[in-house]
Amino acid sequence: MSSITVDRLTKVYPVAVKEAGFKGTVTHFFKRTYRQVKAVQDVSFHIEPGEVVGFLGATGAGKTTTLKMLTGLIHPSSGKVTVAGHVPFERRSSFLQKITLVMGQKQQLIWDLPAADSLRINAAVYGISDRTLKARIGELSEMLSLEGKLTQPVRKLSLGERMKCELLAALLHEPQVLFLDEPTLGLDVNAQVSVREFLKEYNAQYKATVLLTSHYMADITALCERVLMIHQGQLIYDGSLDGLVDRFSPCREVKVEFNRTYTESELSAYGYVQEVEKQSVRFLVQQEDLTQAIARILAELQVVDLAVSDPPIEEVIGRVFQAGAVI
Ligand SMILES: Nc1ncnc2c1ncn2[C@@H]1O[C@H](COP(=O)(O)OP(=O)(O)OP(=O)(O)O)[C@@H](O)[C@H]1O
Repeated sequence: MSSITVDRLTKVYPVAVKEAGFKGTVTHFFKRTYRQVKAVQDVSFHIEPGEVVGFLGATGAGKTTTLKMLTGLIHPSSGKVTVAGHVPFERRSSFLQKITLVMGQKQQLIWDLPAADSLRINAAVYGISDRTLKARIGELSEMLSLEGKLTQPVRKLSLGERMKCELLAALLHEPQVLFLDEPTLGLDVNAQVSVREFLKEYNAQYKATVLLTSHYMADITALCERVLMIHQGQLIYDGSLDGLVDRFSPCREVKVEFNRTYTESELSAYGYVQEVEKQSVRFLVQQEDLTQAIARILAELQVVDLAVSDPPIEEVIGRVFQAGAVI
């Protein structure tokens, strides 16, 4: 059975419209008019137990709204969702025991207390015994390298340490399904890497299902083989990370090392010149022109070395977000 099933999920927010000025305010007071914002439209997908899936989309694409419906924080306008065999918005305690939601920009730990105290409160909420709590804290704090940090007030921890404590708190009840909304937001590069490594290890050890949003592509490439991409509320891609490049980038990157320098106007006859560094040049070439472009570069220029690769995933996704992808 799938861990998450989403079938034609839709969320429409009614947003009150008010005209500017005094007249608008008075009219708004007596007679409100609304416009409908379609935040999520007819989205369907399945996620199997143990999968780690990246959830991508530009700002305002509908990621958080989807996560809120999957965790039962808001009702869908239409469509069906099941998570770990439950209908999320019924908010049964047996459902809440099986899931967790971590939002990078929100914290659940109490600022002035040591994390250990907040963990005890969480344990009481989830009905975790003292013995299990001790074992679970021991296990997770070792995986997160948090020994000695749980007894300090949270406000005295670094941002990275705080995020790791947040993860510990969110995983205390051993949830099967993890919804992670920007878990590395604002962290420095080292802290990002250690959160990423922890999530990888956690998934391998506990076989948890993970749906992850992140603006840092390194999180997605390190953790997710499969990605979902949402654009203006609609799912425009569901497949492998590699397939995403094939689908949305009609170009390949050709890196050539020459044994002399060429001017940009000489080079531009062979493809879009992305970067020139002394005798080394990066071209972007349309997939259908690739064979011919390579043949011409090899025949007409003085080449020492040539390599073809996919363009970096960050560039591809950035272009999709900017341009507005077409299915
Ligand atoms: N409570 C709300 N009332 C009205 N409109 C909303 C509400 N919440 C979100 N929206 C709108 O729904 C759309 C999707 O928002 P959502 O927060 O789901 O996007 P997102 O992909 O999570 O963006 P971000 O990456 O910036 O968090 C946006 O147009 C947003 O303005």
